[in-house]
Amino acid sequence: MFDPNLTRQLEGVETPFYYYDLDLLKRTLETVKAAAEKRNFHIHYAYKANYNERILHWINAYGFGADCVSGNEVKKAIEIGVHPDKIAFAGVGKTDKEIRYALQQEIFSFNVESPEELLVIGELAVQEQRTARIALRINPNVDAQTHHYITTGLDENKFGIMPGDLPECIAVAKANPYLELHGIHFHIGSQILEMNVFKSLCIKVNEWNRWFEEHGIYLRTLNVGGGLGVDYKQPDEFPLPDFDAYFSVFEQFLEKRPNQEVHFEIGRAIVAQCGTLISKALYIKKGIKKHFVILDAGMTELMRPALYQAYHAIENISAKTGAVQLHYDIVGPICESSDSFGKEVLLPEVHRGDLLAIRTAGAYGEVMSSRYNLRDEIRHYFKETD
Ligand SMILES: Cc1ncc(COP(=O)(O)O)c(C=O)c1O
Ligand SMILES: N[C@@H](CCCC[NH3+])C(=O)O
Repeated sequence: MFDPNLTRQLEGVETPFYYYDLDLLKRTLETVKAAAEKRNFHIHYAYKANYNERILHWINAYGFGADCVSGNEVKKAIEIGVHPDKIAFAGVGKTDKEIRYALQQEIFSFNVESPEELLVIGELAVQEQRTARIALRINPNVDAQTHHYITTGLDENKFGIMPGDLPECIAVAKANPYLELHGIHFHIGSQILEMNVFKSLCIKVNEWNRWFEEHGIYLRTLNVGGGLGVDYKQPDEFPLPDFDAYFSVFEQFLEKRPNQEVHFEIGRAIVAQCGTLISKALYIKKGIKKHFVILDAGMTELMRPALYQAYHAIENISAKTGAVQLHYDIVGPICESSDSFGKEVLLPEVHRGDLLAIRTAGAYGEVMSSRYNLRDEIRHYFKETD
């Protein structure tokens, strides 16, 4: 539940806006850092989840590296002050321009997603006279048991190298002195809550680790990607994901060799709970079958419900205590029927002007917003006590 004092502070702020609780972000960062450090795990924060500069500033201040999926994300990480040897660059469609830029920055790793991409990186590395450090992203065919739109490690997904192509990749890497094959990379999907899924991933990583050894290649790094989920249903009860439980699966089941490093690319679990979309009720429309609350935020500000039927908890933070509870469909102003944040949501009676909080919106919220319908740029409000 939102603190009533906070609601009073927010009442004067122009809506809609993303509210970021930087105190919670810092608590989360402390927790991840402690859980990772005691196992000597390396964390790269996945920039795609949220690249708001104040958030990135803190993530960098806590010493995390960056996992990037575009040249601009690599550039952003450099600008924020992330050391290049903590920057990984993934993505199935890296352009020549992006590759050249990342080579010039001498980043930690290109996570390569196809044999052809490896050839191109090799050619560009020769031209730039820079070594490209390479991790091969393997598609392990592990079911992440999450929404099918955000699963990435199955045979039918476009991500990663098909196992049958690995011998060709090894040959390409061996033939080019500007390619340094240092590791393997996996990422099976996002919003994963079932820890057994990560155990299955470990088993696959072990198999591939052995396979490379059998082919005479010693890997320095194992990158197991990200994907840890958060509690969208109970953001107040569980504001922090259980990082200890997550890392302990890898500690227990990953058969890493003595000098191998284990890397993670965590996005959602770090930033989801610290963000809330605050919006104002413009109109209450009493339909024939249902009541609608029409907000001044829409799918343009938070696309997840329209795109994946994703659930976000919604609160009427202006409600008076003891107000009657009613069911509403919560919709936005955009000219699309999918512009909805929730159906049959039970809320204390909503009046024009009330503020509604759409919770757990810190990851894949602001970054996926658009200007469709020529909407305003999204605004922000930060809570930071120290
Ligand atoms: C390659 C890669 N690494 C890391 C992530 C971050 O995932 P998450 O936000 O689920 O931790 C993603 C997104 O799913 C990804 O595609
Ligand atoms: N955008 C997705 C997650 C995709 C993660 C990136 N591969 C979401 O909002 O849940």
